[in-house]
Amino acid sequence: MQTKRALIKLSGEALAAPDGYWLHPPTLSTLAEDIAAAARSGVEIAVVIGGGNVIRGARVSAAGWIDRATADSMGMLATVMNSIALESAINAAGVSARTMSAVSMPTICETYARQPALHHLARGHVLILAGGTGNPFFTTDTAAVLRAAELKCDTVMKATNVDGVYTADPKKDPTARRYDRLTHDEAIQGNLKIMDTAAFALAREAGLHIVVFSIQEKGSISAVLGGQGRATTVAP
Ligand SMILES: Nc1ncnc2c1ncn2[C@@H]1O[C@H](COP(=O)(O)OP(=O)(O)O)[C@@H](O)[C@H]1O
Ligand SMILES: O=c1ccn([C@@H]2O[C@H](COP(=O)(O)OP(=O)(O)O)[C@@H](O)[C@H]2O)c(=O)[nH]1
Repeated sequence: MQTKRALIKLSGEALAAPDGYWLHPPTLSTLAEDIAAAARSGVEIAVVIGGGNVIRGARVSAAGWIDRATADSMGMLATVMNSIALESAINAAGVSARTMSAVSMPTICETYARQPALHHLARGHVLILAGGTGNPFFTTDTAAVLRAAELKCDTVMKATNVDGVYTADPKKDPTARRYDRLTHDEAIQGNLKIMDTAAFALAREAGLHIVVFSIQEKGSISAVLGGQGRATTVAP
């Protein structure tokens, strides 16, 4: 089936520099060009970007100096920084992009609302969805599935640093085997940490396919959209 509307989930770390600095402009430009190329091919594109390159609420609160809800607010703010950086880079690549945030900050970007979001997509703007779900104790993976469901996207494309879903974390277990395809139930029952359980469960309820692929190769977004890239599909 030809994808008409896709939601791309980018982990915040996709923007980080090799030395660990939170933002690497050359990497940001390459990503933006890939997203712009996908948009030019006629697919409507929504993007959810994480904030893990700046802050992860659970990790900060575990250190004990700040409570989880506050640390998660900081994480959500980090996603807004990443989102407006990506918006600028996509605009610079020659495709118009709009950021909408689940956390209202009207002097910086629009506040997320479903109907105006659908309007942006229909007009051909790349829609960047900032602020996660707007609630603590959630992740941007769950936000990605939530927005994909409400905006009626055909697929969630999880662009990450591994080339698919494995039987265990391939960075920790060298014997882990890669799936070409698995079900949401298998991902949940196997406690496969490529996405959190809430995200897999919501995708299962919404009947959404998730395609997991590596963003390391330039052009991988268009390749996967065209059904050619190396990826794992999570589907019923
Ligand atoms: N079963 C699994 N299959 C593939 N990757 C996994 C699995 N379990 C954990 N991972 C890890 O998930 C990470 C990718 O998830 P992602 O959400 O993009 O990054 P992060 O969680 O660091 O923000 C990879 O670095 C990989 O090591
Ligand atoms: O709906 C959400 C989405 C994100 N976050 C916070 O924002 C941080 C960054 O998001 P995430 O960890 O999903 O980013 P990624 O791993 O994709 O870079 C999380 O750790 C949470 O602290 C949150 O509180 N609610």
